[in-house]
Order: sequence, then structure tokens, then C-alpha cells
Amino acid sequence: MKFTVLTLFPEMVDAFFSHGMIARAIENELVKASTVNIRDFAFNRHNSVDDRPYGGGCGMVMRPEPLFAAIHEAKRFSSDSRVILMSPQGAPFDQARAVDMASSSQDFVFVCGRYEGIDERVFLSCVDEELSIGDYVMTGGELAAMVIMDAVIRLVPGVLGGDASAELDSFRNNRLEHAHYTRPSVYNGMSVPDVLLSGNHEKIEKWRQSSSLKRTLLKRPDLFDKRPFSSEEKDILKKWYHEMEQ
Ligand SMILES: Nc1nonc1C(=O)N1CCN(Cc2ccccn2)CC1
Repeated sequence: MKFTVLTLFPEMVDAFFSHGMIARAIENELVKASTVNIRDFAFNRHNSVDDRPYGGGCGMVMRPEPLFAAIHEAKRFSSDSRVILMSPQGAPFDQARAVDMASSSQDFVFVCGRYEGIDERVFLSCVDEELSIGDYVMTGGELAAMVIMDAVIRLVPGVLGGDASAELDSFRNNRLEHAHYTRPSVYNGMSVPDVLLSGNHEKIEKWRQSSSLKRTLLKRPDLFDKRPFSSEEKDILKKWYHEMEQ
């Protein structure tokens, strides 16, 4: 799986590719990643990548020629690639989409716009998909591309330590992850729940399921619309109810 990021600020994205789990995934050749500077394809007199909008109005629009050329250059090195535009108008990116992308056989070309956006003719003729990371407006698409690549690359087989941890992620099966504890066992007078030190894996699993249910109820009850209570969760809720009623 290859990620090519088209951007006016390749250094931003190259820094992202040079740290932590992402850097290790690239070093171990689990994924390929590169940046293309859109400005390298601005062959007009002033090397300009943007211009004033037809019809007037404020702001600037990214010109079509450099983007067309950069996209075609990026696609040259891939037999089957998907061109994704980062934009507030895009489909909302979420964990389900990350899982789909991580299992895709396609390569990805991310187009990071700046200014007010890109010329519509590029969108109509080159872009396969438009993605948004949230309903807010940033100064450019680079952070959105990095957020998406981060969430996707960690799901590529072999990138995480044990693949199991990807399974247990928050939002996996529409539940938040259970609480985490590590050494020391007592910190600032607060101790770790005894069950986690018991070595009783059945009880530990039960506790974790209960912790995940509690947190999802409190922080993201909307997730139950996507996946209603399981029978095990109903049993936990009944137990809580009886404990509270006593
Ligand atoms: N929210 C987001 N989730 O993805 N990207 C964003 C985001 O806010 N931005 C700001 C505007 N940029 C410029 C732009 C505007 C329209 C079409 C193409 N490019 C892109 C990235």
C-alpha cells in the first residue's frame, strides 16, 4: 500500500512520516509513503499555484494545471490508485472507513488543498473521493491527510505490536475502550482495581467489558444506536440496576 501526498508544504508531511510507528512501518516496508510538492508542477511565469476566483469574491483558488500535472505524476508510479481530496465537504472519516482503507489493495493519492479550494475541473476529472475529518475549517488539507494516514497505517497488518490491539481499539465494534492502568500499583493514594492484579483472566475480561460499557454510556451513548446492547451488556446493566436498588 502506497501513500502519496500532494501538498505545498511537503516538510509538514515528511515530518509525520519520520516519527514513531509511522516511521517504523515505512522502514519495515509495510507501507510506502512519499510527498509531491504541487509547486514543482507550476510551470507558469511566476510559478503560481493559485489565482483569483472567476466571478470575483475573496480568497484565492488553486489553479488546475499544477494539480492536474501533480496528480498524473503521482499516479504514474501506481497501477491502481485512488485520488482523495481533503475537504470540509467530504464524507466524514471514521474508524469504519479506516478499516476499509487499511484492507484496500489500492494505493492512495491525497490532494491537500490550500486557500479557498481547488478548481472544480480538477475535482470533476481527477478526484475519486472527498473526505473530511470534521465539521470545521482548517488552513489546509495536510493535517487531515496525516490524521487519515495515521488511523489507516496503524491498522495495516504487522504495524501494531499484536494485531489484537487493533481489535480492542476504541470505536472497534462501536464501543469505547476500557480504562487502562500500569505501574505503580498505587499512585497519589489511588490504587489499581484489585481484579487487574488478580491474574484471573475471566474476571479481568468481565471487568474490561464493564468498564467499556460504563464509558460508552457516559461519553458516547450515541454509539448504542450503531450497535444495541449485547446480551452480555444487558446482564451487566441488570447487575448494576440491582446493586443500585439495594
Ligand atoms: N475539515 C477538513 N477535513 O478535511 N479537510 C478539511 C479542511 O478543513 N480543509 C480546509 C480547506 N482546505 C482547502 C480546500 C477547500 C475545499 C476544497 C478543497 N480544499 C482543505 C482542507
